[in-house]
Amino acid sequence: MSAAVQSAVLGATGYSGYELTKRLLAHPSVKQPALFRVNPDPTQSPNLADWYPQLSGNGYGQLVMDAFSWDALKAKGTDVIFFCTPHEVSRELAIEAGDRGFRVVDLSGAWRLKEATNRAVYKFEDHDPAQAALLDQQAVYGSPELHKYAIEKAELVANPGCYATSIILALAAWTNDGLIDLEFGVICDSKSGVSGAGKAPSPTTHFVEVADSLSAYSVFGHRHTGEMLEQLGLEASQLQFTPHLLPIPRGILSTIYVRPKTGVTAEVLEYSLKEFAVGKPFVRVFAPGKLPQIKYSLHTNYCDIGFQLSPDGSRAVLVSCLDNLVKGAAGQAIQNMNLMFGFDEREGLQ
Ligand SMILES: NC(=O)C1=CN([C@@H]2O[C@H](COP(=O)(O)OP(=O)(O)OC[C@H]3O[C@@H](n4cnc5c(N)ncnc54)[C@H](OP(=O)(O)O)[C@@H]3O)[C@@H](O)[C@H]2O)C=CC1
Ligand SMILES: CC(=O)N[C@@H](CCC(=O)OP(=O)(O)O)C(=O)O
Repeated sequence: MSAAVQSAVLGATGYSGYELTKRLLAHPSVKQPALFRVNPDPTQSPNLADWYPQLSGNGYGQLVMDAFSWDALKAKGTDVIFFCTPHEVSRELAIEAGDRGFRVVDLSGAWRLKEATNRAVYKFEDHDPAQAALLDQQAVYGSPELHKYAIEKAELVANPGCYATSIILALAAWTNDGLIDLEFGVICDSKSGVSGAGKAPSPTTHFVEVADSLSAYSVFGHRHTGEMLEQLGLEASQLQFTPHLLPIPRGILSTIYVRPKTGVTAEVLEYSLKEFAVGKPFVRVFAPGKLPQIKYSLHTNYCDIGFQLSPDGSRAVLVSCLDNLVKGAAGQAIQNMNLMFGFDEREGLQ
């Protein structure tokens, strides 16, 4: 598509919505995004630049958030809506958006899972279960590295979870190439900055609880586990995922422990990762022995991957890093939009 695309953002006041809006404003092939809030509080400024003064200046003018309505979206000539909203809100609105012919990139977990058993963790109460079930199957998991061609044609793209992205991109090469002995299981240990929990502080995420500490949570029950299993084609018994809350604002580091099959060498493992990264501009594979750190990918759309093999070849440790608000949310969403509208995958992201 050569004409500039009109995007709309619902949830721009949140962390991922802000990161998305900032990038859409600078994107060379899209018009200034239309911004909406559901039931805006009249005592609060409708100008997003008053919420995020980082957005003031730059010739953008007032970044007015209008009250959300389907008519207002249509009046703006919207081609694609980004939902940066809680799962339950996205679950409801995406169905209506589809009925009205809008293409959607949903940043929530509402549409990521194909298996009902994995989706159960969300406890969705669908008004029209049959229609929701249909959309569950039509939605495309928005990992450009895995589903590029389906994303290009998709009406509803389910942007992946941040932890899930860091694990799936690190493991996909080795699981696809059959290099891991799955009988021994795969252990995924991730650490995330606190912005992953959104802008509203909770008793477990406010400053005093998080600062100078490190804690594990959602052991045996984190909702991203289903995404990892479905996208990597693994059984629940083969993967253990444990997230941790790190006292920094943003960034994820995942450490993944696997047993390579007998005879698999470091050269084979490295070749597999490098082959996987070919044609994937946001996957960076590090040289042998060099491991990613959170600071290398902060504020970028990269997922960095590195590994080390034990001297006897019996254990390999993968390390991946990304920015949860960029490759883990807003950046990946823009990458998906680029594919949906025929732009270079990298536009607006470098
Ligand atoms: N933070 C992260 O690292 C990641 C987040 N995500 C997902 O992206 C989505 C947004 O997350 P995040 O930016 O962190 O969240 P925030 O809590 O920072 O922001 C939530 C946004 O949703 C809006 N909102 C809240 N309730 C409603 C409602 N009932 N109807 C309409 N809008 C509502 C808020 O608007 P208002 O200000 O008007 O209340 C706000 O703009 C979530 O689904 C999250 O799971 C995905 C990957 C990573
Ligand atoms: C640190 C933190 O709390 N992280 C979030 C995951 C953020 C994410 O990817 O969001 P989705 O909710 O869209 O899956 C969590 O564990 O719930």
